[in-house]
Amino acid sequence: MRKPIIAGNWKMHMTVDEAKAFVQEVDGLVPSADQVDTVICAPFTHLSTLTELVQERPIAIGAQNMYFEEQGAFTGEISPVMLSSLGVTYVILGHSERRQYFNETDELVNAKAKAAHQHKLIPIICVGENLEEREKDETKEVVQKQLIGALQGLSSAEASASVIAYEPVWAIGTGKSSTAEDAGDVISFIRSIVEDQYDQQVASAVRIQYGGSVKPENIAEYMAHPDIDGALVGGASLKPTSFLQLLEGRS
Ligand SMILES: O=C[C@H](O)COP(=O)(O)O
Repeated sequence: MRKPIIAGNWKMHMTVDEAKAFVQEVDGLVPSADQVDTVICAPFTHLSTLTELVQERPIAIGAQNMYFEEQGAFTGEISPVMLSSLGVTYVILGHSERRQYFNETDELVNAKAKAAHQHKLIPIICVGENLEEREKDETKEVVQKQLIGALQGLSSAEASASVIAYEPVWAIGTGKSSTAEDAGDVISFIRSIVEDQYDQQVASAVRIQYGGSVKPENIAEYMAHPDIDGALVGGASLKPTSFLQLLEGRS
C-alpha cells in the first residue's frame, strides 16, 4: 500500500514572511504523517526558515531544483549537500518550466536524480508532454523517453524511493486539467515502464503523482484512480485554506 503524497510547488511565489505566515496558519491542521506525506517545495531563500519552522510537524520541505555537484565554482547553483544539511528532504527535478526556460535535458535530470539519492534527498522527477506532442499523439513516447532518461543507472532501491510526477505541460497553470481517466492511463503506463526497467516490486513501490491544475474541487477524482498516489500542485497550494483542502481530498 503506497502512502499518498501531496506536494505544493510554490514556484517563484511568496516572501519569507508570507511563507512563515502560511506555515503558522496550517500548523496543527495538517494530517499526521502516517496518513499522507505533506510536502512544501519552496524557493531556496525560504528553505532554512521553513525547515526550522516545521520541526516536529508532519510537513516536509522540498526544493524546486538543485545542481548535481557537491560544491565548486558553479555560480548561482545550489548543491544537494547544502539542501540536506538544512533538513530539506525532497527536491523537484526536471519540472517542465526548468526544461522549457532553463534547457534542462534528460541527462541533466538523471545526474541530479543520482546526486539527490546520494545525499538522501527524495527526487520528485517530473515528466510530461506539451500540447503539440499531445496533439500528435506522442504523449507516451515523450513520457517514456523522459522517464527512462531520468532513471538511467538508478538502483532498484533508489527507483523505488523516487517520486514521479506526471505533469502534462498544457495543463499547468491553465485551468485545463487532464481528466482523471486520461491522467490515470498515462500514469499506469509510467508504472509499466518502471516495471520493464526494473521489476514488479519496484513498480508497485514507486509513487506517481499527477500535476496540472489540481484544485480542492478535483483532487479526489485523481486520487480515486488506483495508480495515482498524489498530486504536485502549483497555484492551489499557495493559500493555506486551499492547501489544507487538498490534503483533505487526498483519498
Ligand atoms: O508543479 C506543479 C505544476 O506545475 C502544476 O501547477 P498548477 O497546479 O498551477 O497547474
